[in-house]
Amino acid sequence: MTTTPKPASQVTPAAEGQSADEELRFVIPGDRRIEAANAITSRSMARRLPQLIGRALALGWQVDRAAVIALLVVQVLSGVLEAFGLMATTGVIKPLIASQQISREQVLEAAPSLAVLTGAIGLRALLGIAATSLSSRLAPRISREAELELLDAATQAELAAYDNPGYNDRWDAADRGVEVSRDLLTEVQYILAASASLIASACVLATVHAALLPLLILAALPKGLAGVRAARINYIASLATSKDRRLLGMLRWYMVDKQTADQVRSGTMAPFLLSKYRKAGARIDKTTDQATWRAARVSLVGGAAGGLAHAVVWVALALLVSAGQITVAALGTAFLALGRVSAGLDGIVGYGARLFRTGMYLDDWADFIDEAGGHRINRGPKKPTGPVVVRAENVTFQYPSADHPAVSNVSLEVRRGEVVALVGENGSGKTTLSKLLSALYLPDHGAITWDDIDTREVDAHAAWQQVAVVPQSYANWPLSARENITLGQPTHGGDATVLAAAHAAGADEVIDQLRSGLDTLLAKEWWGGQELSGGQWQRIALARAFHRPAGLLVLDEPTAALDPRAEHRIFTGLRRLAADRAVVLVTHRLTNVAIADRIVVLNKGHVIQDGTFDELLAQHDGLFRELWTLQNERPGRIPAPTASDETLSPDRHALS
Ligand SMILES: Nc1ncnc2c1ncn2[C@@H]1O[C@H](COP(=O)(O)OP(=O)(O)OP(=O)(O)O)[C@@H](O)[C@H]1O
Repeated sequence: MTTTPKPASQVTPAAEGQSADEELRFVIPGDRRIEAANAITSRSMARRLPQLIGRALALGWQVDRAAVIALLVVQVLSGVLEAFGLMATTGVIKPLIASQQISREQVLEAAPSLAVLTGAIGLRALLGIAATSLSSRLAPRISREAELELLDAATQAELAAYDNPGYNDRWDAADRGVEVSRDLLTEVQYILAASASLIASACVLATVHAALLPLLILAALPKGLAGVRAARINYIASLATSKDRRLLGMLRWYMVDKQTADQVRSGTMAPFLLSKYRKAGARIDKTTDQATWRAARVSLVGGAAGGLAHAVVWVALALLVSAGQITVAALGTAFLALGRVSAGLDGIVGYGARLFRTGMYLDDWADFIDEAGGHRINRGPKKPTGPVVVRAENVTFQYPSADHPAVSNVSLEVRRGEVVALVGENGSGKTTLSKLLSALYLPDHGAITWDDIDTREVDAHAAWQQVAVVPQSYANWPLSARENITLGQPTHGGDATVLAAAHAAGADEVIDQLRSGLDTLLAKEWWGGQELSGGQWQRIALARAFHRPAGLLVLDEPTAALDPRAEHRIFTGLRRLAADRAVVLVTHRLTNVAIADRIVVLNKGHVIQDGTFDELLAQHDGLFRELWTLQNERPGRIPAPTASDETLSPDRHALS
């Protein structure tokens, strides 16, 4: 039986035997928060809260001890005043209800208690303001301290840390921890205030009648339990939607950022991206609605049970009054105390749930600091000078997430005064090897040595001062043109040295066009800066490397964005720069490697060829020759020259 093939537009992926496109979603490897959230119970919250309060106070202690002490004193005082106020209530009510009509004497009798009550209320209000001010003073400081600790851990970690699966995501989560750390103390402060109020009211109730306290706990329990449950439902929902919320943020960025704005338009992508946005938004709404409904049901049941339990307390109170166990005045006090206890409990549960959530994010922060701390740069004490010989000895390096080494058993040498070019197809290991040579990575096996010193034993920061790198993707620092070249490092020779480096890189022409020369801020226009083109930025990046008094110069595709004139200038000047530097050049433009003293050809992490330009070109079955031919043989182009052709390497002959 034959079937008519479907037009391509009607072929479903399944019919084609393909899977559907992978859905874009934010993945947090090893995310344990959902699991942890499911484990939230009233008991686990009760256990965790004191730890978190302790943690907040400890962080506060680090930044401002006096403010922490003052905050605690204020809260204790506030609680004591609350108790006094409630006790005074009995003193006020008692004389006033002694008879049908209130006499002057009765008012006078109530006056001292009234004064205490008024004073307590006023003072508590003042203490409340003091507590809020203290926590407002502490909160940003705590957050900054947390951020500084995080930045310190992140910037002091080995570069290799970034290659661990999920490192960046854990950084994001930790960053969120810093964000919420600002709320930490406010939440703790509210919990302390609610606890002080609750304890004071409970003590007063206990003095009214011993039986009231257990009754109160009974009354408070249903609402408290329902509160914890509702908080858990909301927290789980917020975690479940967090990935989609991240997705929304990312889509928003892609839709409106200047970098992508032209492509969103030319690719007519806005409706497509908006539909993705709506889809993720609808998922969030669905989860949130379900959670809101469930939390409302739980709160309703809790509220009803709490109402019943309160009725039991009121019946008990009525029985106590009728049995003469407590006075009607004390009943008034009990009434107020019950209200305070209920409010206190609400505060503890509500802010407790928020503090619990903050605590989870803080765990991410603490975990990241531990993880980055585990990668802290700590190699050795030796402080190298600019290397004369940089050597790779049987070096193997594998990225943690990869299933095969990026660089495998590589040996090579580059000496001061030499240019060594690394050549090979995409993914062959050139960039990785250049990072190993410049001591940014340490090999898994074998050794990189600088003048016979293993890079594992050198002080990394001192070593990097001897390296100048132009990476494939270089930073466009939002700094002045001068700082973009000096990178804030001390310069000998002042602007003359800066301009000399700029001249060597062709960046002098860029600087000449800037509104204030070297002083011009090179940032986005909304930061008050002047913007450069891609090639102009690359010239600045080259000037940066040429300006650095480094013994090892690593250039990774240094002219990819340059026009032919600028590129020519770089390569004609490179030999002069190499006179007192060891130069490693990574490039796909094989015409440019003609200036190198030696060319090392990599394939799947292995060195497969090593020699001069002419030697490699003469190897007819070698990869270098094949790549050279492919690069030079294009339809309509002049045929590739042969190895013996004098015009083969014009730069080489011109430069040598
Ligand atoms: N951070 C990383 N984590 C995991 N694997 C990586 C990482 N960086 C590179 N790799 C892998 O290591 C191998 C070598 O990459 P490298 O960037 O060194 O190649 P390259 O020769 O410089 O490539 P290109 O010519 O495309 O710049 C590739 O297979 C690449 O997928």
